[in-house]
Amino acid sequence: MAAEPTDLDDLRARAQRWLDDDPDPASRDELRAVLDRLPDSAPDLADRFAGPLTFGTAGLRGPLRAGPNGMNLAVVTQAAAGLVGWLAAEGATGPLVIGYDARRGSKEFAERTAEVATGAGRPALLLPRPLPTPVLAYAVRHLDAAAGVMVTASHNPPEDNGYKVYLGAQLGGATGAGAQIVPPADRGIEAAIRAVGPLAEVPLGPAGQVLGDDLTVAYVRQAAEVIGPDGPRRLKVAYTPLHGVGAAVLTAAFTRAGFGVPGVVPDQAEPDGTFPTVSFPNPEEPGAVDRLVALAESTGADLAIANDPDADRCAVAVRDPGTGAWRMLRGDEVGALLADHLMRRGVRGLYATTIVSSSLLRAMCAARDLPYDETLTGFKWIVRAGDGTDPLVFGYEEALGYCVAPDHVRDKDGITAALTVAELAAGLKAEGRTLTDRLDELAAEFGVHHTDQYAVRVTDLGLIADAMARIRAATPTALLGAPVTSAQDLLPGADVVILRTATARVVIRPSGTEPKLKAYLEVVEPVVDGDVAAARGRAVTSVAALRAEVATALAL
Ligand SMILES: O=P([O-])(O)O[C@H]1O[C@H](COP(=O)(O)O)[C@@H](O)[C@H](O)[C@H]1O
Ligand SMILES: [Mg+2]
Repeated sequence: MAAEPTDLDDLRARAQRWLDDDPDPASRDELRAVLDRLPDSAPDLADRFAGPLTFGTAGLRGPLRAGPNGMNLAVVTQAAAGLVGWLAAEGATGPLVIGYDARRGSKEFAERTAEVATGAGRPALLLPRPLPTPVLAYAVRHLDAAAGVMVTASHNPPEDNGYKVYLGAQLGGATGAGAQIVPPADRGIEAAIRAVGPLAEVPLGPAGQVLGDDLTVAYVRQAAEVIGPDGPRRLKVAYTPLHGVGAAVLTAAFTRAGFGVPGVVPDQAEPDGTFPTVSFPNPEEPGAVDRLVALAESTGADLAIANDPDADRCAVAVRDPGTGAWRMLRGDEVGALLADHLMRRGVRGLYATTIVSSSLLRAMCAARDLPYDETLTGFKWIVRAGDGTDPLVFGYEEALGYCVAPDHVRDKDGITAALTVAELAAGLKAEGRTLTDRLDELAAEFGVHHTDQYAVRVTDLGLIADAMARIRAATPTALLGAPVTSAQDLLPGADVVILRTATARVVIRPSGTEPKLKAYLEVVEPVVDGDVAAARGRAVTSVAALRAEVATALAL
């Protein structure tokens, strides 16, 4: 819709005020060019000023562009000033530790964050080069920092960037030390960001201290110790960091733990923020792991592993014993395998996942008499699972995120997850078995828990709100021909709708990191007469039908 003249005048005035305050000549030019194209550029301008970025599932995230609703030097300066002001007001002492990935703008945003911190009198420690998000999360705990910032947009398209914020032990408390922020801290920091005055008056200090390699060395040493010291290590692994920052640290951790050097997809090995060989650098997206699978195939690998570009997620592909083709395991499958592995190793304590993940972990914990909890989406919630009675020992989410060592890194960690999957696969291989055999065992014991995700990417966020409204106004009363036995709406706490039948479950929510609506599907199919393959077949058919029904209901 075209903006009315008065709206347009107002928008123009706001844009001009922002432009005058913007410290970066490049984004000033960018905004000036948009203003010069008014009124044609009104929709673009309105979107850039639709509101400030807010802390979503995993920090601030948005397109690299000028204006308050984008990632740029002005927004980062404001965010950093708000954060350090809030830390001081809350009485947190100690350094701010800052990491960055290899995207466009990341290093500059990290350095600016350091300058704002030192300008406010707080020491700033900068990671020495683009490194995985879990290394930053580790550093926050390990260096007893007041807080941490990771400049990354993870798996988002190349045009995006983002800002993840972590708190140290002083403000994060026992479960939140080194974890990403949750309410009320996030809202408090947002309020402090909004209260930042003219950017020209934000004092900038020196660039901060660049940390040495000892931090990464310590991370790698402790990562390698997450797995048992002397299990089998004979395993051939193909790996890709998807043009992100994972390769060096993952390779170091694998060799330190006694594995051979993984084969790395050559043209995806080095950090490159333009992600030239993939359309989306997200291992969840179709096609993203094609080159990895080709490498695994040509080298006769036992296992294929991908990290997302900031290496906090871990995707695993295996050869399907039936078809011989490589298949990506779902996050829920890897989550169940890792949990089962830890349980067999005798790790007792709280196991946790999210409401959008499979219900298999709940069933495993019930059968094995272990405490279990589930939280809202995002690792910021998972690491705070439970009521404090039992310490968290394992957390995972269906979006390929796993935390196998919550005292090492209080966030998901694609490096330690990869190591633990490799430990499991090598142990099974030594017995002449595979990860899929273990999945079959779990299915035989608990039934096939088949999950899938139906996700729709939009350009107009209003379409997502409309679809959520539609599902609330006309909630399906039956799915797969069975009555919906419970329909839960988690508003106002969370924008989530959960539908259940006797054997199926659908959770619908907007993504907090991308312009996507997501529906998480699960069907539980009992295994009859030990025939896992037949049960899998039925589950696959049911989930496909469920997907079609949900797509129709959402009408996106
Ligand atoms: O970007 P990453 O790898 O940190 O991953 C982030 O996004 C994922 C998807 O979230 P959403 O469904 O809201 O888009 C979350 O599951 C994850 O906890 C969060 O850290
Ligand atoms: Mg990530």
